[in-house]
Amino acid sequence: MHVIRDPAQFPFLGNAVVTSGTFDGVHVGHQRILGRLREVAQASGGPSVVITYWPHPRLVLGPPPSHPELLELQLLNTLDERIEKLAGFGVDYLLIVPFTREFAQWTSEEYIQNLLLKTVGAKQLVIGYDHRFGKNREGGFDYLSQHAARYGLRVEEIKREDVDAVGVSSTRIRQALRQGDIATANRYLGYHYPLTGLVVHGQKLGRTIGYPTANLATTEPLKLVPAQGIYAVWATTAAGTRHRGMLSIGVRPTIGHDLAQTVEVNLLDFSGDLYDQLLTLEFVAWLRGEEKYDGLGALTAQLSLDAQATRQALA
Ligand SMILES: Cc1cc2nc3c(=O)[nH]c(=O)nc-3n(C[C@H](O)[C@H](O)[C@H](O)COP(=O)(O)O)c2cc1C
Ligand SMILES: Nc1ncnc2c1ncn2[C@@H]1O[C@H](COP(=O)(O)OP(=O)(O)O)[C@@H](O)[C@H]1O
Repeated sequence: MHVIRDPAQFPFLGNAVVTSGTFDGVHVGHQRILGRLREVAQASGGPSVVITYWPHPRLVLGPPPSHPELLELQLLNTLDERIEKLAGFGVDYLLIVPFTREFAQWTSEEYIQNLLLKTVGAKQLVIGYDHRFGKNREGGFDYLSQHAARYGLRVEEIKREDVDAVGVSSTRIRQALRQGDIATANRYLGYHYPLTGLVVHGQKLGRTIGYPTANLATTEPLKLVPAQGIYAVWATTAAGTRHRGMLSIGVRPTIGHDLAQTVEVNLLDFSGDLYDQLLTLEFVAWLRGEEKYDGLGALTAQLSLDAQATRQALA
């Protein structure tokens, strides 16, 4: 997949089959659209193109007036994760349009003329039923189909029934993750929820109880960190090796009061130095809530049970 982050650098294609959207999560609903995009591209012999936006439009424009509670934007994917997922679904070109206030002011006409026709060279569009574009989200499928002939574009809409059949939305996935409901989130995503962080230094207590834990500092401030609790995860090191891990997201009530939340993982069957490396987690299962134990002995006994539960969950 060719990744182009500046529209001015996009190689005009002429026969492109295009879809666009924010695609946060690249979930199974998005995957339907991408599947259809690939089919249409193969049938027409043209390259498939996804146009996406960064930063997330809501970060630039604020929450919709009808939903002020959405002010606290949290994302399912970092930009790197989105790129990796889109590449995995067979997209030929990814154009990442820098989303600015100025860009948000483009009319539907300007969006089609400047971006779809002059920059990308679109011949066909494949769009989700609720896709909007242009200033104030004025453009949609109806606008496109009315004007398509004038633009020399063919437009295909992915029907609401097709996308909704899977019952998925980015919002539902966020809700599930905020409740620690990994099973639902993963089912809607069609893959394990990922989280990448840099391994930083903690209190060096873990090693003294036989369970060293790599403490993660997440790299994307907007990335959604699931609910506090204990999880079974797969952890991939910078060297590319994958290990079973038991992860704790919490405030460690057993060892102190008012501690900051940490994200820390003990890798089963591993020993080595992970400091200052990137570690990528895949959430597989929720194991339990965080508890306050009566001392480190009781916590250590529980960690041994967590290790067993982790092996079962990852078997
Ligand atoms: C799988 C796992 C489960 C944990 N569960 C709890 C818990 O229920 N309650 C708690 O207070 N701390 C829990 N912890 C956090 C430990 O207190 C923490 O790993 C220990 O304080 C080591 O901290 P350090 O990395 O700063 O040295 C858990 C840690 C792991 C890896
Ligand atoms: N099996 C393991 N799981 C996690 N980290 C490990 C493991 N073995 C060694 N380490 C190393 O030990 C560090 C964690 O040890 P710990 O005593 O908990 O210190 P800290 O409080 O700095 O996290 C990790 O950052 C990593 O470099």
